[in-house]
Amino acid sequence: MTTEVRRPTRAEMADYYRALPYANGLPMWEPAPAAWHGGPEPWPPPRVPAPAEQLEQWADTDLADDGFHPVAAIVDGKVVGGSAMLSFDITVPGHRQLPMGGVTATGVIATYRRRGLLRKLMQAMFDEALDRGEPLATLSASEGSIYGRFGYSPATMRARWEIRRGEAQLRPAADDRGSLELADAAAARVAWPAVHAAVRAERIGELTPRPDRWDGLTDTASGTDGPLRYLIHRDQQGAVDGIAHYRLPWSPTAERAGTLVVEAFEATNPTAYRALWSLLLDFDLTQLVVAHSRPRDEPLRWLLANPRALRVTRQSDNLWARILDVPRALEGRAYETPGELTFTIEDDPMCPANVGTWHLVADESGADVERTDGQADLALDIQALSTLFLGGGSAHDFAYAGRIRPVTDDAVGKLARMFRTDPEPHNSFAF
Ligand SMILES: CC(=O)SCCNC(=O)CCNC(=O)[C@H](O)C(C)(C)COP(=O)(O)OP(=O)(O)OC[C@H]1O[C@@H](n2cnc3c(N)ncnc32)[C@H](O)[C@@H]1OP(=O)(O)O
Repeated sequence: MTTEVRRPTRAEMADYYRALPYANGLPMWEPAPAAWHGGPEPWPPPRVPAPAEQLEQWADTDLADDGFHPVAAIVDGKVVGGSAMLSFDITVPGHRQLPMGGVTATGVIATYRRRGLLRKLMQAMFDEALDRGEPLATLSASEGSIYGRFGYSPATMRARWEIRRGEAQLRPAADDRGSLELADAAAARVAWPAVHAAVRAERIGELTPRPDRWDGLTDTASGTDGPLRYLIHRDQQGAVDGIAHYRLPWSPTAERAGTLVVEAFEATNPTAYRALWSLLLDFDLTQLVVAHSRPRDEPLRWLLANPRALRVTRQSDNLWARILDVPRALEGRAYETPGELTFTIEDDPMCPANVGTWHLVADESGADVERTDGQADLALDIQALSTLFLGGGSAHDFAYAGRIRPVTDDAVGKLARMFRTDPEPHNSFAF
């Protein structure tokens, strides 16, 4: 039996897609409690396999994209697994842009699983990312038990929350001199990229969008969910500074009838943020607003006269991060609290250059990271460092879990103060 792991040829692309759950109509995610799905139905609509013409069209589009890096597992000449990295920039502390490889659709067909093919695919993608100069890998995990072994760890979180319309009074604020506008998909496709570009410059964890990120927005209804609807906010000068898209799905039960589901929401400033939520929370003939994939530290809570009215119904990990190159990643961000720290990474078989003791000297302008033979302040695993890297997570919690082992006094406190960011990192879309 021969096993190859390499970039698929154009002729192999249809079989490459067929190895991936999303092209096969197979589940792509662990069974999500109904609470994750925004709408009143327990599940999104069923999936179906993509037709052959669709696979060919994807192949043409994907292979024309310099930022798409597919890798296939080929056993005895047959494509049985695949994955791909997408080159993005991610906003890191200090509001800098760091190149990263985002792992997207991944699958090994059922009869070839548990024989190490994903590990080989992942290793190949790590090596290629390092060659491209991407010191960080990220992904969204279909199951929480798979990716820790490859060095990934949750780095951003997301929350789903609900607010009953009757409880949604906002605290008083100055009049908004801007304006709100109901928009169609064509307008939304223009507005989103501009708003997102401004938002991601400020929000740690946000990503550069792929070119097709907004192309698929339509005005067409989807099943009982109804069409996506778009709401735009403009500032006093008429420039778009916020946008939401939402649905008003039909519900089979009286309890969930009148639900407004906010599928996406971005605003570049507090005025636009408040104005958009004001309308969405007081939409005639609705009784409940549901938003999902929102930051845990949603400012809306502090706009409400009754902060408890915003009820988080689920929270979960969102983006998982994996530092591939410790010095380049840590030198790629800034540190609000200046400091020096010496730390040891004891074990990293997939990225062995990370192993060793590192001396970090950091401040608001950046950092220097060098190998040292000196005494470490602490030892930690690559997963813990990958979570803390974007400024989320708690160094104290990792220490409590035995994942950070302090050697010197206050080492964990120093690590926490140097790495943490406020607000916590968040990414508004997956890939
Ligand atoms: C980023 C994303 O795209 S998330 C989507 C991932 N895709 C899916 O979930 C689709 C359905 N699942 C699959 O296609 C496959 O099971 C994959 C891709 C998840 C794993 O592929 P495999 O080739 O079986 O993985 P591989 O044999 O390399 O396993 C590597 C290790 O992970 C473990 N592992 C793999 N899948 C799972 C799983 N679902 N649950 C728990 N452990 C797992 C293996 O036991 C193995 O452990 P070891 O290192 O201790 O030996």
